[in-house]
Amino acid sequence: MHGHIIILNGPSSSGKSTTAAALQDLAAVPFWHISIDHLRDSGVLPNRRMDRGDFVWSDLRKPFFDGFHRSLEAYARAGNNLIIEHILDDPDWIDDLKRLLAPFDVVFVGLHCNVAELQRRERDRGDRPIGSAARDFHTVHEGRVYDIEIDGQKEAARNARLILDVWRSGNRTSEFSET
Ligand SMILES: Nc1ncnc2c1ncn2[C@@H]1O[C@H](COP(=O)(O)OP(=O)(O)OP(=O)(O)O)[C@@H](O)[C@H]1O
Repeated sequence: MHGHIIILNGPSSSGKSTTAAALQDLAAVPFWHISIDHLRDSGVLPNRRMDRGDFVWSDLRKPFFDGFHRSLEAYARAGNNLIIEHILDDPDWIDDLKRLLAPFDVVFVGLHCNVAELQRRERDRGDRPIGSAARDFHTVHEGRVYDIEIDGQKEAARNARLILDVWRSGNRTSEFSET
């Protein structure tokens, strides 16, 4: 079984990485877990130069995300199953992903969490800009049509089982299945 894709869309701190890890632990086939956090934290971007002000993120942002989205298609086309975590807060990104991932089976998952809990997690983690979770909360699910919506305050293994049930069922009702 190749090129299967699960997209987890939700605010910062809603539990995407935690859910992705639970999915990897439970799925019957191997899935990659892909996040832009991995690129950022691995030193792909010239962060030190950006911190010094030599380069401006707003100039790099569009080609960065274009390349990221195309890489997902390339990974899937090569036969890899992907769990993609994303914060789909730019209207162009959802269209890009629908176009690029049209050949593949996509399960689109909305991850919800109440705003007070998001803010608590953000404070506790201390590694995310304060306020980003609340900002995402108000925009990230706007207009989205999912295969399944889950509660990021419930146990991650339970949520992973619910997502895998949908994946195995083959029933697809999200906006990705309309293309
Ligand atoms: N189901 C859960 N119950 C309790 N705490 C959770 C749960 N899921 C995640 N958390 C906690 O919330 C914090 C954020 O989780 P996680 O990194 O999975 O979120 P994320 O959506 O991937 O965040 P980001 O988009 O900022 O990378 C972590 O400290 C994690 O331990």
